[in-house]
Amino acid sequence: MMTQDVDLFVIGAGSGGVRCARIAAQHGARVAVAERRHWGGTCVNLGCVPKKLMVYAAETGRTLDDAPSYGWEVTKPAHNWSRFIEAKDAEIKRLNGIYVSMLEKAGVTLYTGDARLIDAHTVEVGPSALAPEAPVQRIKAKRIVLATGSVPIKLDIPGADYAITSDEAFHLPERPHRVAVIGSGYIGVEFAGIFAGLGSTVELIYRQPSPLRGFDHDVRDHMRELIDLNGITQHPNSSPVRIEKHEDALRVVLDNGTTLEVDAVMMATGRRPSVDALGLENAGVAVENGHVVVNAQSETNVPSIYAIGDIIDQYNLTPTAISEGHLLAERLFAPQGRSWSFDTTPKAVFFAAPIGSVGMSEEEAVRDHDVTVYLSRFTAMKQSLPKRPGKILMKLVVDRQTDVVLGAHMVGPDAPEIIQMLAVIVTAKLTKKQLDQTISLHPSSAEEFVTMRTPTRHVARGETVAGTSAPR
Ligand SMILES: Cc1cc2nc3c(=O)[nH]c(=O)nc-3n(C[C@H](O)[C@H](O)[C@H](O)COP(=O)(O)OP(=O)(O)OC[C@H]3O[C@@H](n4cnc5c(N)ncnc54)[C@H](O)[C@@H]3O)c2cc1C
Ligand SMILES: NC(=O)c1ccc[n+]([C@@H]2O[C@H](COP(=O)([O-])OP(=O)(O)OC[C@H]3O[C@@H](n4cnc5c(N)ncnc54)[C@H](O)[C@@H]3O)[C@@H](O)[C@H]2O)c1
Repeated sequence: MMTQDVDLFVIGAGSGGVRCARIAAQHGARVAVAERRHWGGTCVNLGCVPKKLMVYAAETGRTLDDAPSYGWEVTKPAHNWSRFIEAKDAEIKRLNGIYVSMLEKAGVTLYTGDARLIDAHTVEVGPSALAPEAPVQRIKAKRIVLATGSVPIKLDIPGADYAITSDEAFHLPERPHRVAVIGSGYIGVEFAGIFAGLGSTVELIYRQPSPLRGFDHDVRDHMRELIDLNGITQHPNSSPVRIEKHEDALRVVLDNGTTLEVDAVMMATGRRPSVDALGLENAGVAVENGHVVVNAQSETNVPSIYAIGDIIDQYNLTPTAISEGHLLAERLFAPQGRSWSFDTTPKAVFFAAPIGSVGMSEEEAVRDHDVTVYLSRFTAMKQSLPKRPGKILMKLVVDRQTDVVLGAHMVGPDAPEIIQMLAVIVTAKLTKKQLDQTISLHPSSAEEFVTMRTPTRHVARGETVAGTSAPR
C-alpha cells in the first residue's frame, strides 16, 4: 500500500468534481481525483449529453416527417437504432478522453477505482468495475470533496427487476416497440418523447393529475396536451402495482386495474444521492434524508470534508454542480472568487416541444407578491406548412408593485435556448417595462416575450392560482 499527500482529494469525476479539481489545481493546489465508473460522470455518460443526442435523433425523424410539406420529395427511411447507439457511444468516448486529458493537463493526479473515506483526512482507493485490477492505495489529504452524484431509484414493487432505468435505456440492444415509462419528472417525460419520436408506442404512467410536478401549472396543463398530441398514452392518477414477465411481453398492472402489455418498462421515479459504501461513518459525516448535509459554503459538519452536486440533493443539475465545484475550489485556494445566482437557475425539459423555465412559477410568486400574468399561445410558423398540431406557450410572471419579472416560462421549439437569455433578465431583476422597450426580432417566436402587452390576469398575494385564460 502506497501513501501520498495532497491538498485536495476529490471523490467522483463528474460535473462538480472535475471542475473543482481542475480549478484547485490551476490555483497551485496538489489535487487528486478518484473515479470508479466513467470520467465526466453522469452528465457526460448517462445523462445530459447522450440524452440530448437521443432527443436530436427523435427530432430528426420529425423533420423527415415534415419535409414533404416543404417540397422535399422524401419517404421517411427506417431508424437504425444500433448504428445510432454506436455513433453516440463513440462521441461519449471522445468526451471521456477530453475529461481525462483536461485534468491531466491541469496537473491533477487521477485514480481509477472505488474511493472511500477511512477518516477525516484519509481516502482509500481500490478496485472498481472500470479498474478491476486497481491496487488498494491510501492517500492523505488536507481536504476532501465528496462529489459522487446520484443513482436511479426503482419502485419497490413485485417484478421491479424486469424494469430498466435511464442507465440501461442508453444501451438497449434494440429499441423496444412498446414502452411503459413510470414517472413524469424530467427523465420520464424526456424519454417518453425520445421513444415516441423514434417510433415506439409509449405509455406514460404517473401519480398526479398532470405531469412535471414543480413546474408552473400552465406549463403542466400545456404539456399534458402536447404529450397527447405526440401520440403518447397518458395514465395520470395511477401507480403500477406489479410487473409480470410473460413469454413475449412484460405486463404492467396499474392500481386502477388496467394492464399494459409492453416490451420494456422504464422506471423514471427519481434518483438518490450516491453515499453507499463511501465510508461517511468513518469520518462522522452527517447525512439527513439520504443526502450529505452542507452549509452555503459546501462545508459538511467535518471541517476537512466538503460536498457538492447531486450528493447534497439540492439542485441536481449539471451547471449548478459545476458552479458549486468552481466556487469551492476558489474559496479554498484563491481569495477572489466568482459568484452565481443559484436562485435563478434556468431549467429545461427536452421533450419533443421542450420546456424552458426560469424564476418563479405563478404559484410560487403569489406566496409573497401581487402578480400580473402575461400568457400567450400561438402556432409556430414552422408548423404552419406541415400542419403539425400543438401550440407554443409563453408566460411571464411579473410583480405588480415593482414591475420586476419574477419568472419566465416557455414550451415550444428552442424554448431552452430562448429561456437561457430570459434567465439574464430574471437574474438582473429587469422590469416588464424594459422588456417592452426592446424592439422585437422578426420573424421569430422569441419576439413574443417583448410584445406581450395585455395582462392575462392579476392575482393577489396569497390568492389561490386559477387556471389559464389564454386562448387555446
Ligand atoms: C438521464 C439524465 C439526464 C439528465 N439531463 C440533464 C440535463 O439535460 N441538464 C442538466 O443540467 N442535468 C441533467 N441531468 C442531471 C445531471 O447529470 C446531474 O445533476 C449531474 O451530473 C450531477 O453532477 P455531480 O458532479 O454531482 O455527479 P455525477 O456527474 O453523477 O458524478 C459523480 C461521479 O462520481 C463517481 N463515483 C461515485 N461514487 C464513487 C466512489 N466511491 N469512488 C469513485 N468515484 C465515485 C461516479 O461514477 C460519477 O462518475 C441528467 C441526469 C440524468 C440521469
Ligand atoms: N433536463 C434536465 O435538466 C434533466 C433531465 C433529466 C434529469 N434531470 C435531473 O435529474 C433528476 C432526477 O430525474 P427524475 O426524472 O428521475 O426525477 P424527478 O424527481 O424529476 O421525477 C420523478 C418522478 O417519479 C415519480 N415517483 C416518485 N416516487 C413514486 C412512486 N412511489 N410511485 C409513482 N411515481 C413515483 C414522481 O412523481 C415523478 O414523476 C431531476 O430532478 C433533475 O434534477 C434533469
